Amino acid sequence: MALILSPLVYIQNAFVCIYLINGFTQLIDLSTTLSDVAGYTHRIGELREVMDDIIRKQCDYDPASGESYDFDSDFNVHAGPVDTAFILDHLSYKSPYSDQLLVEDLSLKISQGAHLLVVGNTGTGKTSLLRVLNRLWEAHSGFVQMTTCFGPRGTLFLPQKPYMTDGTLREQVIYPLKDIYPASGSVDDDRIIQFLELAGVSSLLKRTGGLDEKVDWNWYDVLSPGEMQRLSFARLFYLQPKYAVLDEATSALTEEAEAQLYRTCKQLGMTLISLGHRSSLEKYHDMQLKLCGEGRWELTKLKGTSGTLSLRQEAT
Ligand SMILES: Nc1ncnc2c1ncn2[C@@H]1O[C@H](COP(=O)(O)OP(=O)(O)OP(=O)(O)O)[C@@H](O)[C@H]1O
Repeated sequence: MALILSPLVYIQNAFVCIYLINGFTQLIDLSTTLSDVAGYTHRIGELREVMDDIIRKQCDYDPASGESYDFDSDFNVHAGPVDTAFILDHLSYKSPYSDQLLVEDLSLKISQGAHLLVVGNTGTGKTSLLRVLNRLWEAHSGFVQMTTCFGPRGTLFLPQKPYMTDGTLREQVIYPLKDIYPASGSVDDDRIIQFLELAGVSSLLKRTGGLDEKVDWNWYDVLSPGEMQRLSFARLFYLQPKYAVLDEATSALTEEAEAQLYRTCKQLGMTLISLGHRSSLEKYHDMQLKLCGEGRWELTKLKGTSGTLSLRQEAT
């Protein structure tokens, strides 16, 4: 007996087939996403291992110990004289993919109160010097030591393009202290607002609706490069490290804005190590290290500065 299927059954079968195909397609897409996530997780894991290793080397701090990072400890007890941040002794360095030395035989001690400006043409190795100081790159020869730790009371680095968290305005300013920040968020509202004003970004309070209002935007998308740089200075004022390393940190700002920010840093007692191209930066520093390329460099005292400098030049 021939089985006659009604058109309704055909339609139902077709629907189930389409539904199944759609389900399998989604599964395949998911597996692709999952393998992407696995890749990212692996890379983040590797990054964290490298960063933990750097912290361990520099601070005798072992993140695997389970102990929390003590931002209030005196970082200077780990090594070197208490008023010194960096010691460079006959240091030579190059980029990992080149045989050409960027800097050869540089000896220098960067101490509290002696503001240093590092200048040089593009590609002469200014940012690379920071990579070597951070131990991100190995020195080719010689000795380099960062005798303070990262963070408040130690050294903070401000890059040209600041890192923005995806949190509230308060979290932008207090970064990276979120995890150890007191639960009652209001204790230092006045300080934060004052530093936002000093950095020239108090308008952000109105834009966000307050320090703790959640925002649904990506900070990188809505802030101009100048606003991002100003906000990172508000962060610097809030954290008040002993040493601030500013890598073209005012490149998107006018000279007037730069003057205001540098003055505030100095009033807050920070020792500045700046990298930049602008001659307007000279007046805020005591010494200038000029990288001339092919390993050559010059260290000079800048005009109008006091003679009580702790920087020392051992090789010329
Ligand atoms: N991650 C990297 N890997 C390999 N080589 C690099 C890397 N970063 C920079 N370099 C190379 O090292 C050299 C010095 O670069 P660096 O960024 O220190 O220059 P710079 O003086 O800071 O320049 P700029 O004024 O443009 O910022 C350049 O030739 C650059 O191509």
